[in-house]
Amino acid sequence: MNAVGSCWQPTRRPSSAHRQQGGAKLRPSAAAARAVRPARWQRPGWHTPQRMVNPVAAAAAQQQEAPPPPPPLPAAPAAAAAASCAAQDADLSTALSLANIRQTLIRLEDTIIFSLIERAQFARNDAVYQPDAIPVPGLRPDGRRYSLFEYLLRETEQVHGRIRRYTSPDEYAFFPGDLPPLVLPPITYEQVLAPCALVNINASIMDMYLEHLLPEIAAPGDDHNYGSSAMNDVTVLQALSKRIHYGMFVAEAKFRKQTAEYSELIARQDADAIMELLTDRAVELRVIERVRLKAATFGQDLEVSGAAGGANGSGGSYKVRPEVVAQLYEQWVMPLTKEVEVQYLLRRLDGDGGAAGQQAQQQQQHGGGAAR
Ligand SMILES: C=C(O[C@@H]1C=C(C(=O)O)C=C[C@H]1O)C(=O)O
Repeated sequence: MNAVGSCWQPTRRPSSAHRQQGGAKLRPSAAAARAVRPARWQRPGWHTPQRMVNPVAAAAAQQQEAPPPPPPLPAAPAAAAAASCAAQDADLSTALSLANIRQTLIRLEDTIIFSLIERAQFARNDAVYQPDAIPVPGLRPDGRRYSLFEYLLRETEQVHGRIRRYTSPDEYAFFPGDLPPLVLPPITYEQVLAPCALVNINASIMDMYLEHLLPEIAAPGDDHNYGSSAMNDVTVLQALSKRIHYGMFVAEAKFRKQTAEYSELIARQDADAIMELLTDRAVELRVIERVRLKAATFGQDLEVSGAAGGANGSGGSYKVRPEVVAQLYEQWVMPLTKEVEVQYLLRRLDGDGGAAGQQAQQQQQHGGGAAR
């Protein structure tokens, strides 16, 4: 049985994260945490693995903005367990509602667009991406030097990995094989995704960014702002990676809604038909128009343009042209998200769908190879 639908039970056994080498986690809202954990399990300690609600559940609960319920009165153990199961089932079903997942994707649009605007203030600075142009400590396993950009991305993952970032099921490292040991006690997440949540397409995201997106958003030339450029590259890439890998949660929600249809296509391993079934062109068109409008709104240089330019990018002066953002979504972000969805769904019926899923995912994230 797929553990997604089963009740979470508190446990004191060491979590799978003990076996991993890395990992920051979005903080679940207090309301979300209350919804899934009895109060006595809420205090983290070094010797008690922390149980946390999946970030998707936390985001869904935050979006609902309901005032936190009063703490429950003590109940008989069986009744308390049943109430806890019911609360968790409700929480997971809210978390896996497509509407809630799409709200998270919409929020991530803001993060992506703002990060692009930040990077766009600096020149392209090609030296940042050339392995020997700026000497940085350390060598890749193949003996070549890291570029400054690779160095900063990897070092950022080292720090964030120590505080559990990559144990979270919605965070994927670009250098998953190099993640360090945790300095925070490990967390065991609720099982939302199936064991096939092993998809990591960060290598493709990095290629897309360096080859297509960066040349569009940064002016050619060298302004010597190497550190700032690389810092902003890291922010853009992390935001894109999170958005695109969210495709696994989208896929899980869609699978649950149309289990019979997807199961048949999965049995045939028909990737094209799965792609067709999961594609919602009306939603895609709305996404493209919305990001175009957001880029026009967030990125308009009011001092230069004076009166507002058109949202199609033809009018005023923009820090990042709205058309570039629209194209980014149409040509890259949505196709890569759907690629993640298809890859996940093709393997959705493998294994038992239970605890092994996230363990496997976390082990892969902390035991695989560098993205490039
Ligand atoms: C993410 C979804 O799946 C697909 C991918 C989309 C996207 O990446 O924004 C939008 C619509 C679908 O074609 C969804 O249905 O919301």
